[in-house]
Amino acid sequence: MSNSNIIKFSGVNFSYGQQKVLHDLSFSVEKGEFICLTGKSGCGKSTLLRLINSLLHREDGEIELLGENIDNWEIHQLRRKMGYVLQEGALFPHLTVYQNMCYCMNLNNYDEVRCRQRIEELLPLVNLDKEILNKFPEKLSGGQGQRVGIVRAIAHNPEIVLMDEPFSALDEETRENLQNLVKNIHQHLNTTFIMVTHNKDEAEKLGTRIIHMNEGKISTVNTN
Ligand SMILES: Nc1ncnc2c1ncn2[C@@H]1O[C@H](COP(=O)(O)OP(=O)(O)OP(=O)(O)O)[C@@H](O)[C@H]1O
Repeated sequence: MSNSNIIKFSGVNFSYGQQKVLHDLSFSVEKGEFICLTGKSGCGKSTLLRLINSLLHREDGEIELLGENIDNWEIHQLRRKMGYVLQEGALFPHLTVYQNMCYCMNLNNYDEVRCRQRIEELLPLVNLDKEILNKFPEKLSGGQGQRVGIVRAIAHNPEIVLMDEPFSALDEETRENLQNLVKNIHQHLNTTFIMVTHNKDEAEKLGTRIIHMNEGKISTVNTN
């Protein structure tokens, strides 16, 4: 394995019950890449992200993450090194915006001062005002919720950020703003991103590489 490989799948298969979803999947991702994962609905994109985040377990084949076989990772330790942004933010409804934003930092033992500093740093990047911090998610617009979800996913400086159609429910202007924001974060932090998107323009704008899936296999790979 090249040292810069941060994710490596070799011959990975996965099924939900009798339904085979991923077929002998092999690919690798280098540190700092921005992978856009495209493909028809149901081809297995979200399943792939869930395998990387250990929410699901492969049937067979090998997965290496950050240079280590996935079986050697303690699951919480591994998840602390990742950020996960889902469609529509998926914020914790019982936590304030501030508490949501601090969630992954708390898991990484950031103290209160560091959390506050980091959030103050990130708020302008996502165009949010401090006034939003004490609100609960139900009071936010879709775009605000997505921004909070992005802050939560990146605040602890994860090695890998996984994003599952993060902007699909947003209006065009908000979508474009958040695309620019994520692009900016990628360029500044050199974090590795894997983003599922159905939007070809979005994939071309953000991806350093576009991986197209078809029926649980990788069909094409394009480098931007
Ligand atoms: N929890 C589950 N239990 C059983 N089958 C599932 C489950 N999750 C997904 N599937 C099935 O596995 C296949 C792949 O689903 P997956 O969500 O990975 O596809 P996707 O490419 O992300 O689709 P979309 O673009 O619509 O989000 C689909 O046929 C789906 O119905």
